[in-house]
Amino acid sequence: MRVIIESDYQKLSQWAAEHVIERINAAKPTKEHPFVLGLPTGSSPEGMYACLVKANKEGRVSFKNVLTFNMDEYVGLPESHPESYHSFMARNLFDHIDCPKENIHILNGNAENLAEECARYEQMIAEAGGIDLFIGGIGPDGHIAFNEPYSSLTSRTRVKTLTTDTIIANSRFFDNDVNKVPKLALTVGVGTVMDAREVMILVNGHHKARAMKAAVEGAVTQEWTISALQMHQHGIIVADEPAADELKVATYKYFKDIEKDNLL
Ligand SMILES: N[C@@H]1[C@@H](O)[C@H](O)[C@@H](COP(=O)(O)O)O[C@@H]1O
Repeated sequence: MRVIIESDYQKLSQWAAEHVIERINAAKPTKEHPFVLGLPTGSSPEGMYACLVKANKEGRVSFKNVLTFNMDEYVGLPESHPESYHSFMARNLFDHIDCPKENIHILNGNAENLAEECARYEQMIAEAGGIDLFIGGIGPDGHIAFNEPYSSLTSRTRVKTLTTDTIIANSRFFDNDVNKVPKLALTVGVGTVMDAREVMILVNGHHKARAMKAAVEGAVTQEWTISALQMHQHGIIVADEPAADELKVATYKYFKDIEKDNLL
């Protein structure tokens, strides 16, 4: 696992965006062989999305031959609701870049048959040839997408009940009213994310420091679903300094040292 510790959120966002740009451009995607990107919502990726929009406008990267698959969506929230992940993605990324609409995939949390919708999503990812780069964030309890603590580390796309912790954390987007937060979500599984050829996780802020410690120094455990990243061949965590607050000095120094001249 690579752990990149940047001084602040802006630098973290720039590092992550440059990595995405580099990967897309290196792949030289075409209509026949598109680049497949897994995408998150939440406050963590907002800065990266802003950098990607800017780079797209400057002509440094094109999303014309990029297929996207979002991680998750609330169940029962209208797509037009400002806090649906459909709205979030349009507002923060898709309305501002050259990614064709038909290339964008987001789970339908209003599907009549939710289990079928999840199976269909897995099938579409497989038909796209799998995901080249899956980007994610984590909750303070170390959940990835909506794979709450004790989710199977081999789980696939499915319906999940949100924990009270997550409902409280996400109530900030719903007038701080926990009753307005949907109780269910559709989410890719930990296994779905880990099947990607590369996984990049963004972690910022002191409130994520315990999750970061569990992810990097802890054992692989369903208690912290992000810890599954330790089993991935190409996992990267991009963090800011406050997120590294709980790391041992030796761990912190190790990653700072090994990344200082990284030529990869
Ligand atoms: N389902 C999303 C996760 O994908 C996201 O990583 C997490 C953290 O959000 P934030 O980045 O706002 O801290 O929030 C939600 O639970």
